[in-house]
Amino acid sequence: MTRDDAAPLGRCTFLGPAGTFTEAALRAVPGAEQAELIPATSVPAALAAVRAGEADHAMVPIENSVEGGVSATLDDIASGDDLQILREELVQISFVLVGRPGVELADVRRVSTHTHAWAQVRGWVEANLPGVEYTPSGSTAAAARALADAEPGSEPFDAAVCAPLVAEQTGLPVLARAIEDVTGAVTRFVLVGRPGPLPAHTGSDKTTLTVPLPDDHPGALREILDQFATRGINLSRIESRPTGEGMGKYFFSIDLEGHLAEERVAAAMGALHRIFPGVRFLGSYPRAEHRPVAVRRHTSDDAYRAGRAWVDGLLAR
Ligand SMILES: O=C(O)C(=O)Cc1ccccc1
Repeated sequence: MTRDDAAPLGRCTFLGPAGTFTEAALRAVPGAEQAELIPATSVPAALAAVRAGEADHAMVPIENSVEGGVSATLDDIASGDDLQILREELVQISFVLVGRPGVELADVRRVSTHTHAWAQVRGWVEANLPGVEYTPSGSTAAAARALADAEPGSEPFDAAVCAPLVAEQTGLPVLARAIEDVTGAVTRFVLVGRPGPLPAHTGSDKTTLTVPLPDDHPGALREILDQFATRGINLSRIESRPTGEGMGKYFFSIDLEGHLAEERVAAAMGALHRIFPGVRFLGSYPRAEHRPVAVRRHTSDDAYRAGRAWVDGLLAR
């Protein structure tokens, strides 16, 4: 069974509050206008709401073209009750610096924003605000709203790094625009639900999985990679993350090009499960770029079926 593309989003939670890049990603999903949007204060809180059935879906950031994987998301979806990625969205990221009313750029001593935003403006900050004090916040919009909602004179910091939209929504003065160190940076967001039917195979799909590394398995990484290499499967992301269960305990978080409904992907997943029973399937879903996945002739579905038919014929002699 495949998931109905027009299935309603229902109650949809996201890394909030209003005005985050995550909200922009969610609003890009068809049907978002009909959904009930529920802001969450963190990625784990958003995913917990889906696991508990308080929300039907969650939109969360997963990967950044400058900073790499978003650990809060990669780690949370890798443990606890299974979740399933249904779709991805790419959002172009540009940051502004907003200040508390009356502050000038030259007076800014304390800045707050999300850690991923901070990492993307460090060069600009060093050049323009050397020695500034940084306070991490739950999201870019949370930092700006803390500034906007504070009693005048008792703001927790002088400025926040956020999306241009939040500057408009809060009316906070913009002290600098386009302060990102890398222009054209993109963040990838994923729409997550509870396990269910997979989105239909489109020919331009991605599959996400995690594989915990057993302690007593020399060559484990090589064996994981072999499963993909021999079946002509391209990986678009592979990261090792600590499991949190002790020094040296790691899992791999992997995105591969292809859909579980394709023979070569199903065969690779089945083989991984034989070798590493802790492998976790986190979803097959259409790629945001819609670039078709290149499949070499000998690893196509037709080639797999022909190979099996040949063996079946031998056995039936
Ligand atoms: O804080 C936000 O607005 C988010 O949605 C997370 C984030 C932060 C920085 C870049 C991309 C996403």
